[in-house]
Amino acid sequence: MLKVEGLVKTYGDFTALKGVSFRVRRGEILGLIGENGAGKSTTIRILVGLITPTSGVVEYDGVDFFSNLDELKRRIGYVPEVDALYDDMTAEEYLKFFASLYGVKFKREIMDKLGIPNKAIGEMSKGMKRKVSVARSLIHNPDYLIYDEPFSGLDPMVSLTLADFLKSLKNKAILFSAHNLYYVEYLCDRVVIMKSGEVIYEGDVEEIRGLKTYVIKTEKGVVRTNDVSELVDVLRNEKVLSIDVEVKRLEDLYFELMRK
Ligand SMILES: Nc1ncnc2c1ncn2[C@@H]1O[C@H](COP(=O)(O)OP(=O)(O)OP(=O)(O)O)[C@@H](O)[C@H]1O
Repeated sequence: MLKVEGLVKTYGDFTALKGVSFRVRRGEILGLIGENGAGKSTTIRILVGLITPTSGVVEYDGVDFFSNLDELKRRIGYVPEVDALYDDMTAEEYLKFFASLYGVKFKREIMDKLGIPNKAIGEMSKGMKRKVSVARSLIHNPDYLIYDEPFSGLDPMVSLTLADFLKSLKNKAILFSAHNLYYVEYLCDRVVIMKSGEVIYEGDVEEIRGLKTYVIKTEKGVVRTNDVSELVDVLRNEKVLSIDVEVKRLEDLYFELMRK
Protein backbone atom coordinates (compact mmCIF):
# COMPACT_ATOMS: atom_id res chain seq x y z
CA MET A 1 0.00 0.00 0.00
CA LEU A 2 1.08 3.56 -0.69
CA LYS A 3 0.34 5.73 2.32
CA VAL A 4 0.41 9.49 1.97
CA GLU A 5 -0.14 11.35 5.22
CA GLY A 6 -0.23 15.09 5.88
CA LEU A 7 1.94 16.20 2.95
CA VAL A 8 2.84 19.86 3.11
CA LYS A 9 4.92 21.65 0.48
CA THR A 10 5.78 25.30 0.70
CA TYR A 11 7.61 27.48 -1.82
CA GLY A 12 8.68 30.59 0.10
CA ASP A 13 5.48 31.91 1.64
CA PHE A 14 3.24 30.04 -0.83
CA THR A 15 1.83 26.71 0.38
CA ALA A 16 1.25 24.38 -2.59
CA LEU A 17 0.17 21.39 -0.45
CA LYS A 18 -1.68 21.90 2.82
CA GLY A 19 -1.69 18.43 4.40
CA VAL A 20 -2.57 15.95 1.66
CA SER A 21 -3.49 12.42 2.78
CA PHE A 22 -4.74 9.35 0.91
CA ARG A 23 -3.97 5.66 0.34
CA VAL A 24 -3.51 3.52 -2.77
CA ARG A 25 -3.77 -0.23 -2.27
CA ARG A 26 -2.35 -2.96 -4.50
CA GLY A 27 -4.71 -3.94 -7.28
CA GLU A 28 -6.34 -0.52 -7.12
CA ILE A 29 -6.39 2.37 -9.58
CA LEU A 30 -6.72 5.83 -8.09
CA GLY A 31 -7.43 8.99 -10.08
CA LEU A 32 -6.09 12.30 -8.83
CA ILE A 33 -8.15 15.16 -10.18
CA GLY A 34 -8.54 18.86 -9.55
CA GLU A 35 -8.32 22.24 -11.20
CA ASN A 36 -5.08 23.71 -12.61
CA GLY A 37 -2.69 24.53 -9.79
CA ALA A 38 -4.49 22.28 -7.27
CA GLY A 39 -1.25 20.48 -6.41
CA LYS A 40 -1.53 17.21 -8.37
CA SER A 41 1.90 17.37 -10.04
CA THR A 42 3.52 18.56 -6.81
CA THR A 43 2.05 15.53 -5.02
CA ILE A 44 3.18 13.18 -7.79
CA ARG A 45 6.69 14.63 -7.91
CA ILE A 46 6.99 14.02 -4.17
CA LEU A 47 5.71 10.44 -4.52
CA VAL A 48 8.38 9.58 -7.09
CA GLY A 49 11.19 11.28 -5.17
CA LEU A 50 11.80 14.25 -7.49
CA ILE A 51 11.11 16.82 -4.76
CA THR A 52 10.95 16.53 -1.00
CA PRO A 53 7.95 17.68 1.02
CA THR A 54 8.26 20.36 3.69
CA SER A 55 6.61 17.86 6.03
CA GLY A 56 4.49 14.73 5.90
CA VAL A 57 4.85 10.99 5.46
CA VAL A 58 5.11 8.80 2.38
CA GLU A 59 5.32 5.04 2.89
CA TYR A 60 5.41 2.21 0.38
CA ASP A 61 4.32 -1.07 1.99
CA GLY A 62 5.01 0.39 5.42
CA VAL A 63 8.57 1.53 4.56
CA ASP A 64 9.44 5.23 4.85
CA PHE A 65 10.13 6.55 1.33
CA PHE A 66 12.58 9.33 2.06
CA SER A 67 14.99 7.24 4.13
CA ASN A 68 14.91 4.37 1.57
CA LEU A 69 14.77 6.32 -1.69
CA ASP A 70 17.09 4.16 -3.82
CA GLU A 71 15.49 0.88 -2.82
CA LEU A 72 11.89 2.11 -3.14
CA LYS A 73 12.36 4.04 -6.40
CA ARG A 74 13.04 0.69 -8.10
CA ARG A 75 9.51 -0.35 -7.20
CA ILE A 76 7.94 2.68 -8.86
CA GLY A 77 7.20 3.23 -12.55
CA TYR A 78 6.80 6.93 -13.34
CA VAL A 79 5.52 8.72 -16.40
CA PRO A 80 6.04 12.50 -16.22
CA GLU A 81 3.63 15.07 -17.64
CA VAL A 82 6.04 15.74 -20.52
CA ASP A 83 7.76 12.73 -22.07
CA ALA A 84 11.51 12.66 -21.48
CA LEU A 85 12.65 10.50 -24.40
CA TYR A 86 15.75 10.26 -26.58
CA ASP A 87 14.62 11.15 -30.08
CA ASP A 88 17.62 9.60 -31.85
CA MET A 89 17.02 6.13 -30.45
CA THR A 90 14.52 3.63 -31.77
CA ALA A 91 11.89 2.45 -29.30
CA GLU A 92 13.68 -0.87 -28.86
CA GLU A 93 17.10 0.75 -28.32
CA TYR A 94 15.55 3.09 -25.76
CA LEU A 95 13.73 0.36 -23.84
CA LYS A 96 16.78 -1.95 -23.97
CA PHE A 97 18.87 0.90 -22.59
CA PHE A 98 16.53 1.30 -19.61
CA ALA A 99 16.36 -2.47 -19.08
CA SER A 100 20.15 -2.51 -18.82
CA LEU A 101 20.09 0.43 -16.37
CA TYR A 102 17.69 -1.53 -14.18
CA GLY A 103 19.70 -4.74 -14.70
CA VAL A 104 16.72 -6.64 -16.12
CA LYS A 105 16.26 -8.60 -19.32
CA PHE A 106 14.43 -6.67 -22.07
CA LYS A 107 11.24 -8.35 -23.25
CA ARG A 108 9.86 -7.26 -26.65
CA GLU A 109 6.44 -8.38 -25.46
CA ILE A 110 5.78 -4.98 -23.89
CA MET A 111 6.19 -3.26 -27.28
CA ASP A 112 3.84 -5.75 -28.92
CA LYS A 113 1.24 -5.36 -26.17
CA LEU A 114 1.20 -1.60 -26.55
CA GLY A 115 1.55 -1.72 -30.36
CA ILE A 116 4.82 0.22 -30.44
CA PRO A 117 6.70 0.07 -33.77
CA ASN A 118 10.47 -0.09 -33.69
CA LYS A 119 11.20 3.24 -35.31
CA ALA A 120 13.10 6.37 -34.22
CA ILE A 121 11.32 8.01 -31.29
CA GLY A 122 11.79 11.44 -32.89
CA GLU A 123 9.62 10.30 -35.82
CA MET A 124 6.76 9.11 -33.60
CA SER A 125 3.40 10.75 -32.94
CA LYS A 126 2.63 12.13 -29.47
CA GLY A 127 0.41 9.13 -28.69
CA MET A 128 3.10 6.65 -29.68
CA LYS A 129 5.71 8.53 -27.61
CA ARG A 130 3.36 8.31 -24.63
CA LYS A 131 3.17 4.55 -25.12
CA VAL A 132 6.99 4.36 -25.15
CA SER A 133 7.02 6.25 -21.83
CA VAL A 134 4.47 3.83 -20.41
CA ALA A 135 6.52 0.87 -21.67
CA ARG A 136 9.62 2.35 -20.01
CA SER A 137 7.74 2.74 -16.73
CA LEU A 138 7.01 -0.99 -16.74
CA ILE A 139 10.38 -2.36 -17.82
CA HIS A 140 11.49 -3.23 -14.26
CA ASN A 141 8.10 -4.70 -13.33
CA PRO A 142 7.37 -2.16 -10.58
CA ASP A 143 4.58 -2.60 -8.01
CA TYR A 144 3.56 1.05 -8.14
CA LEU A 145 2.72 3.03 -11.26
CA ILE A 146 2.53 6.79 -10.91
CA TYR A 147 1.56 8.72 -14.03
CA ASP A 148 1.16 12.47 -14.43
CA GLU A 149 -1.63 13.18 -16.93
CA PRO A 150 -1.03 10.09 -19.08
CA PHE A 151 -3.99 10.88 -21.37
CA SER A 152 -3.12 14.50 -22.02
CA GLY A 153 -3.07 15.30 -25.74
CA LEU A 154 -3.96 11.77 -26.83
CA ASP A 155 -6.77 11.02 -29.26
CA PRO A 156 -9.78 9.06 -27.91
CA MET A 157 -8.72 5.74 -29.47
CA VAL A 158 -5.13 5.89 -28.17
CA SER A 159 -6.48 6.95 -24.76
CA LEU A 160 -8.87 4.02 -24.68
CA THR A 161 -6.14 1.55 -25.72
CA LEU A 162 -3.92 2.91 -22.96
CA ALA A 163 -6.76 2.81 -20.41
CA ASP A 164 -7.57 -0.80 -21.30
CA PHE A 165 -3.89 -1.70 -21.09
CA LEU A 166 -3.63 -0.19 -17.59
CA LYS A 167 -6.82 -1.97 -16.58
CA SER A 168 -5.32 -5.28 -17.67
CA LEU A 169 -2.32 -4.94 -15.33
CA LYS A 170 -2.85 -6.99 -12.22
CA ASN A 171 -1.57 -6.57 -8.66
CA LYS A 172 -0.17 -3.10 -9.13
CA ALA A 173 -1.16 0.07 -7.35
CA ILE A 174 -1.78 2.71 -10.00
CA LEU A 175 -2.14 6.42 -9.36
CA PHE A 176 -2.59 8.89 -12.17
CA SER A 177 -3.64 12.49 -12.50
CA ALA A 178 -6.04 13.60 -15.20
CA HIS A 179 -8.28 16.38 -16.37
CA ASN A 180 -10.44 14.17 -18.56
CA LEU A 181 -12.98 12.79 -16.08
CA TYR A 182 -14.25 10.25 -18.60
CA TYR A 183 -11.07 8.18 -18.31
CA VAL A 184 -11.02 8.52 -14.53
CA GLU A 185 -14.57 7.19 -14.33
CA TYR A 186 -13.79 4.45 -16.86
CA LEU A 187 -10.59 3.26 -15.27
CA CYS A 188 -10.45 4.12 -11.58
CA ASP A 189 -11.65 2.31 -8.49
CA ARG A 190 -11.24 5.43 -6.39
CA VAL A 191 -10.84 9.11 -6.87
CA VAL A 192 -9.16 11.89 -4.92
CA ILE A 193 -10.25 15.43 -5.74
CA MET A 194 -7.86 18.27 -4.87
CA LYS A 195 -8.46 21.98 -4.65
CA SER A 196 -5.95 24.68 -3.63
CA GLY A 197 -3.49 22.17 -2.15
CA GLU A 198 -6.07 20.16 -0.20
CA VAL A 199 -7.97 16.91 -0.69
CA ILE A 200 -11.63 17.94 -0.77
CA TYR A 201 -13.05 14.51 -1.64
CA GLU A 202 -11.93 10.88 -1.58
CA GLY A 203 -14.27 8.07 -2.54
CA ASP A 204 -15.14 5.01 -4.61
CA VAL A 205 -16.14 5.65 -8.20
CA GLU A 206 -18.82 2.94 -7.90
CA GLU A 207 -20.27 4.74 -4.88
CA ILE A 208 -20.43 8.03 -6.75
CA ARG A 209 -22.22 6.31 -9.63
CA GLY A 210 -24.53 4.65 -7.10
CA LEU A 211 -25.78 8.05 -5.89
CA LYS A 212 -29.23 8.21 -7.44
CA THR A 213 -31.65 11.09 -7.61
CA TYR A 214 -35.33 10.29 -8.01
CA VAL A 215 -37.19 12.85 -10.09
CA ILE A 216 -40.90 12.48 -9.30
CA LYS A 217 -43.45 14.39 -11.32
CA THR A 218 -46.70 14.84 -9.42
CA GLU A 219 -49.84 16.85 -10.13
CA LYS A 220 -48.47 19.53 -7.81
CA GLY A 221 -45.00 19.78 -9.37
CA VAL A 222 -41.59 18.04 -9.47
CA VAL A 223 -39.85 16.55 -6.42
CA ARG A 224 -36.13 15.69 -6.62
CA THR A 225 -34.72 13.54 -3.86
CA ASN A 226 -32.10 10.89 -3.17
CA ASP A 227 -33.86 9.83 0.02
CA VAL A 228 -35.86 6.62 -0.52
CA SER A 229 -38.18 7.34 2.42
CA GLU A 230 -39.06 10.70 0.87
CA LEU A 231 -39.76 8.89 -2.41
CA VAL A 232 -42.10 6.51 -0.56
CA ASP A 233 -43.85 9.45 1.15
CA VAL A 234 -44.47 11.16 -2.17
CA LEU A 235 -45.75 7.89 -3.70
CA ARG A 236 -48.17 7.49 -0.77
CA ASN A 237 -49.45 11.02 -0.56
CA GLU A 238 -49.40 12.49 -4.06
CA LYS A 239 -50.80 11.60 -7.43
CA VAL A 240 -47.59 10.61 -9.25
CA LEU A 241 -47.40 11.17 -13.02
CA SER A 242 -43.87 9.78 -13.64
CA ILE A 243 -40.63 8.83 -11.90
CA ASP A 244 -37.16 9.14 -13.44
CA VAL A 245 -33.88 8.04 -11.89
CA GLU A 246 -30.79 10.17 -12.52
CA VAL A 247 -27.44 8.45 -11.90
CA LYS A 248 -24.70 10.74 -10.68
CA ARG A 249 -21.59 11.03 -12.83
CA LEU A 250 -18.14 11.88 -11.55
CA GLU A 251 -18.32 15.19 -13.41
CA ASP A 252 -21.56 16.13 -11.58
CA LEU A 253 -19.82 15.60 -8.24
CA TYR A 254 -16.71 17.40 -9.47
CA PHE A 255 -18.58 20.52 -10.55
CA GLU A 256 -20.67 20.52 -7.35
CA LEU A 257 -17.49 20.47 -5.26
CA MET A 258 -15.68 23.06 -7.37
CA ARG A 259 -18.60 25.50 -7.19
CA LYS A 260 -18.67 25.37 -3.38
N1 LIG B 1 8.83 25.32 -8.04
C1 LIG B 1 7.76 26.02 -7.70
N2 LIG B 1 7.88 27.23 -7.12
C2 LIG B 1 6.81 27.95 -6.74
N3 LIG B 1 5.52 27.53 -6.91
C3 LIG B 1 5.35 26.33 -7.47
C4 LIG B 1 6.43 25.51 -7.90
N4 LIG B 1 5.93 24.36 -8.43
C5 LIG B 1 4.59 24.48 -8.35
N5 LIG B 1 4.24 25.65 -7.78
C6 LIG B 1 2.87 26.12 -7.52
O1 LIG B 1 2.20 25.13 -6.75
C7 LIG B 1 0.84 25.06 -7.14
C8 LIG B 1 0.49 23.63 -7.50
O2 LIG B 1 1.11 23.32 -8.74
P1 LIG B 1 0.96 21.90 -9.44
O3 LIG B 1 1.82 21.90 -10.66
O4 LIG B 1 1.20 20.84 -8.44
O5 LIG B 1 -0.59 21.89 -9.83
P2 LIG B 1 -1.41 20.87 -10.72
O6 LIG B 1 -2.60 20.49 -9.92
O7 LIG B 1 -0.53 19.77 -11.20
O8 LIG B 1 -1.85 21.80 -11.93
P3 LIG B 1 -2.05 21.46 -13.49
O9 LIG B 1 -3.37 20.73 -13.59
O10 LIG B 1 -2.11 22.82 -14.12
O11 LIG B 1 -0.88 20.64 -13.97
C9 LIG B 1 0.64 26.05 -8.28
O12 LIG B 1 0.10 27.24 -7.77
C10 LIG B 1 2.05 26.26 -8.80
O13 LIG B 1 2.19 27.54 -9.37
